[in-house]
Amino acid sequence: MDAILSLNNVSKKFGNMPVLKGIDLDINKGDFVALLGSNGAGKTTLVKIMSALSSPSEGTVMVNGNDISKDQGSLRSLIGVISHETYLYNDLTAVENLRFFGQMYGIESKKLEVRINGLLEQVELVKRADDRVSTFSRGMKQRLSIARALLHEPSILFLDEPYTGLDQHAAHTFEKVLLELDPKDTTRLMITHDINRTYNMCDRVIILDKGSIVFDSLMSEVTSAEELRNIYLSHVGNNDTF
Ligand SMILES: Nc1ncnc2c1ncn2[C@@H]1O[C@H](COP(=O)(O)OP(=O)(O)OP(=O)(O)O)[C@@H](O)[C@H]1O
Repeated sequence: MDAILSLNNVSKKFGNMPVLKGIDLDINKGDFVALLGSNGAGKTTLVKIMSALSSPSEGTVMVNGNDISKDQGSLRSLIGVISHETYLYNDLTAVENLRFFGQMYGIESKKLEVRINGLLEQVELVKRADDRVSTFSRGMKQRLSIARALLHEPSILFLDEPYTGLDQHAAHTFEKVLLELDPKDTTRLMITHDINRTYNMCDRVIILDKGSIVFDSLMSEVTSAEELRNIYLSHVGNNDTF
């Protein structure tokens, strides 16, 4: 078994409210997993727990066979997160932000400069490299946060609705970056409400409903985006995903 991420009986309560209920899940190395579910199903909470940004009320999360609660620091360096929260510093320029995060991850300085230049090119921000982030549009900030998340070449990349704020061109560019990541090196898990993208990009689909996994399948078992939409509707019973 080649599980890079393993959840055993993970539950989360906020006060008395159960948000995740006994989640058991193995994610294999190189998987590109889509996590679908309606608003409030618990997707972001699950991803925060898997990325060591939040602790479960019960259960364990293992990354590469190590308990995430015991060694958060070193395991975090294996993880990249792209979410609505950009984690960028407004008063620093694009390059200064990437340098800051690169140094935090202990990337050697020559390698870091090469990596920064390459990523700024990939997210098409070379011309704005020396501008402060406070002058960036939301889409530019999102593109820079993509570069930030990929800087240390994470083994697992969590994407929480990464297309939010991207125009069509930026979304296309991002899609290319995402699909060019070598599955040998990067396992990807993406929260999204976009059925077509899920069907076209991902190789496994998980549907979460009211804190439980209600569907989990290889995409090769699903014959079309239309079938996936029907599966989603039959489990979740509303149409907030398109
Ligand atoms: N810090 C918190 N304190 C209290 N309740 C919380 C907290 N974070 C999330 N919740 C609640 O947990 C439930 C699940 O939230 P979560 O953000 O995980 O859902 P989601 O599936 O990601 O939804 P969406 O698609 O809207 O982003 C919601 O009812 C939410 O209000």
